[in-house]
Amino acid sequence: MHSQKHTIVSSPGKVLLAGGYLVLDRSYSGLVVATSSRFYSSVQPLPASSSAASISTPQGIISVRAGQFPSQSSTWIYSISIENDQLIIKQTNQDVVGKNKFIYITLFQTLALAYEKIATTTDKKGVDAGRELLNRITDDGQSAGLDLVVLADNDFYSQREQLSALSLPTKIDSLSSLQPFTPLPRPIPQTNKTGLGSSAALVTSLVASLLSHLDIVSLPSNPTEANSNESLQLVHSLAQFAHCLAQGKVGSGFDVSSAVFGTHIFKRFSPSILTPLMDGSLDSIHLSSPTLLPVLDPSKWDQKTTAFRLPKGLRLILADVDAGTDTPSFVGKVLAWRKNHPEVAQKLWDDLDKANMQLERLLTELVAREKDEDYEETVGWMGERHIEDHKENPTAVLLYEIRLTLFIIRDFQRRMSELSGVAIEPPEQTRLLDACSELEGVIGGGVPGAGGYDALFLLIIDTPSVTSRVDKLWSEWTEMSVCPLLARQSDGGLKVERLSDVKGLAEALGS
Ligand SMILES: Nc1ncnc2c1ncn2[C@@H]1O[C@H](COP(=O)(O)OP(=O)(O)OP(=O)(O)O)[C@@H](O)[C@H]1O
Ligand SMILES: C[C@@](O)(CCOP(=O)(O)O)CC(=O)O
Repeated sequence: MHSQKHTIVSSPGKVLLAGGYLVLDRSYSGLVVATSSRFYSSVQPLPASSSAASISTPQGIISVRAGQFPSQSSTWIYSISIENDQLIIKQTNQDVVGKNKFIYITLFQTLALAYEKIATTTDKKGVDAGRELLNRITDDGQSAGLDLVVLADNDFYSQREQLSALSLPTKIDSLSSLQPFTPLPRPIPQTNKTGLGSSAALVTSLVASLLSHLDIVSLPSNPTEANSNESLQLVHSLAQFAHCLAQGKVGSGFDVSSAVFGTHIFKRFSPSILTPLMDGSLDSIHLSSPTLLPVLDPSKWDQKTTAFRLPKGLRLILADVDAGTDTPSFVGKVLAWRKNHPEVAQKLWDDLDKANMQLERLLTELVAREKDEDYEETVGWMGERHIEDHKENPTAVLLYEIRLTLFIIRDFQRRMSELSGVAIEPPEQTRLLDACSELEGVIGGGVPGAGGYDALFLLIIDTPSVTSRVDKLWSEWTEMSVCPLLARQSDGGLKVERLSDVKGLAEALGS
């Protein structure tokens, strides 16, 4: 009998509300909010009769398909075999589909870590532990290997073309009428992303689903255990490592951190932790003493994730902006300017950090007000009013102060733009954000993460009339094309899913 084990893990997308650039430095923290839009990785046994399995006769096959993309150009097949004291992972169809660096590196490092875990926690050592890993991949020879499918919620990729093909306007209601995991016509490199962090959510959900399917970790079913859970911590350090390696640089890692832990106040890990691993071989895995575990052991990691969430009754709303201008990589330029102007930069970084932390404090104070008798009523009432005009009670005052702080953060970001010559909040975005901030029920907004022309966030009172005012302004905006995303804030991080609980997933997987 074939085992029908099916593991599905999802990871949320991210929005860095405050702390762009600052979070690259461990002296500063940022506010990262996870989104309701998620990235799913599904792992099942690969039937011996499948076409992927017939390609050659290695000891195991792992097939990874990007489910919503054209399958001929978006399925990467890898053979896994043991030769002497090495585990060899080779892509068998590179000449047809090319490489997917993020998938290959994640697979390679996850199998390397799985091997090390088996070799250190069971009685199997060396090549025997490698054989045990292969047995787990092939379900003791009953299957050809593993069949992985990755699927992202529609928000991760621009849906402009899909809406226009259906003659639908770029509005929130139109997005809800698109089928889940809408098929996209072109391969991934020719598809526009929206900035939710597809690669971090992909890598994180892949690492977690594979480690869980191979019985290397046991993921918590209760998300409240998340921060202290040893398995999640290990998924986190491995996903950070694989993501850095695939990106070719060590970023702050806030995207992977929120893909694992959800919304939080983020302080990065020391980049030097990963130095010993960054030049390792990506050809084969030596079936000998562990090299990853000593570095990825959660006790060696110093990132900090502090609990934080947005207050009830508020909604984070996002837009994908298309200004016809590519946002080039800003990080190098901003950091070079900081290095060349240490004194001015220090003051600006400290002032901006003060404003960022003030935003965190005010939002947390508003969370504490949720139990006030008049909280819900005040918040709802403010949805029909200009936030700056009302200071009737502590809740209204807090909303006003949050608005002021969002404006102060934007002022500092524009100063950063002017001084460094990098368009973090370009004038086109200033005009759009200012217009949105004039609407009743809009608290304020900003450019997330590194900024630029590509995206925008607003904090609004969560009522249908505020959302529809924003939706209308965006759809009528002419200076840039503004397309809403469906996502809202969500607290949760990595999640083990049941197939029947995720709308459209069974259909997208063809099960
Ligand atoms: N659905 C997918 N299936 C397989 N690989 C994917 C998928 N989505 C993204 N990727 C991988 O992630 C890479 C994009 O990563 P990159 O770091 O350039 O973008 P990103 O910063 O994650 O983008 P964004 O934040 O806009 O989503 C792709 O080239 C591909 O290798
Ligand atoms: C500029 C930076 O601080 C944030 C980049 O955020 P985003 O990818 O634009 O969402 C870089 C980083 O933290 O890795």
